[in-house]
Amino acid sequence: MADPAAPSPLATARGLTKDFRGRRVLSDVSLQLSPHRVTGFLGANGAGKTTAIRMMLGLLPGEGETLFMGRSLAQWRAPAEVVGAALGGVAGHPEHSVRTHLRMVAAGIGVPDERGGEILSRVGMQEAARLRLGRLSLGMGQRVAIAQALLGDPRVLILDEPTNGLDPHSVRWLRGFLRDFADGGRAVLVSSHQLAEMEQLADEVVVLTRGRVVADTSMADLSKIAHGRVGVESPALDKLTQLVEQRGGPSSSPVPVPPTSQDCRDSGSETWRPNTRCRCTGWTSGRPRWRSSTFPLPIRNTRADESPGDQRGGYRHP
Ligand SMILES: Nc1ncnc2c1ncn2[C@@H]1O[C@H](COP(=O)(O)OP(=O)(O)OP(=O)(O)O)[C@@H](O)[C@H]1O
Repeated sequence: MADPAAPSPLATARGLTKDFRGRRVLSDVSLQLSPHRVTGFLGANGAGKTTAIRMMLGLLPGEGETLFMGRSLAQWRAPAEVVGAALGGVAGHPEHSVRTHLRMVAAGIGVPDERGGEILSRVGMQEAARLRLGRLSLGMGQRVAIAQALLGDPRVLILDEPTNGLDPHSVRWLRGFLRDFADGGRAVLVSSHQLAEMEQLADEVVVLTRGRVVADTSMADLSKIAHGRVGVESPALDKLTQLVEQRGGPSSSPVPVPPTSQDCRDSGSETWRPNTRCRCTGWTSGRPRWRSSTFPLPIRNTRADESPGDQRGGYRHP
């Protein structure tokens, strides 16, 4: 149930669904952007983040709707005051200077000329005002695109992969900038395919996998899950794995719990000896079958997060 004390969202997307040439790339995606919060939009390449963002902004047709403070963007008299977006760098004439470009955009949305200069200072790019767009580095282009998104002084800021091409110093700058922006009672949506980056930037996170929302939670909660391990026991591990994959979960093979000498002895003919390890050779009724291996210890484990000599290591299903 919604928390009655929670402030109303500044943007609400509901049921976004999109097919490209008969292939579904977005299925019933819903999310909310709340004031004071930076919301991360996390997903692997091709998960559908850009498609969802473009639909939210009315740049791409499809099913579903997005309301900004209760109204569609088309119903706002000055949409640039409602939402500003930077979708993959600055798009303009390569021979135009940054200043000219921002002036042209400012004229288009009906804000005064001087606003460009003010905004450039705000994103730490005042010295780039005379540079031509075609000469900007990737990182500079990202900052100018953010400046452009801010020209209308929007309540909601949407940035698609803004850290592409940013060095660590600029990522820190972006974190501070988004924090300040949200602290002023505004909302941010920022997409990325990197969890570590999202952890630096976002308070909330919506995770997209193959066009579906698989998590919508606080960043702190997601980090706990992502950096911990979830152990699952099931009498039908193969079926469970299949279901997880069908629902868009990570592609995984069951990793049997490490065998003990007793497991090996119980499982059949092979005799467990010191300095040998058991190996999973198959599954019977959801339980691993163990076979003692001939490898001397230490054995290289199959899990990247364990040290080579770690005796707790399991073996992947062959
Ligand atoms: N115009 C288009 N025509 C056909 N397929 C498209 C089109 N745009 C996107 N797609 C497909 O839709 C899926 C989602 O793409 P999208 O760009 O939204 O993902 P993304 O999560 O933003 O990925 P990335 O991080 O790589 O930008 C991909 O399979 C992509 O190939």
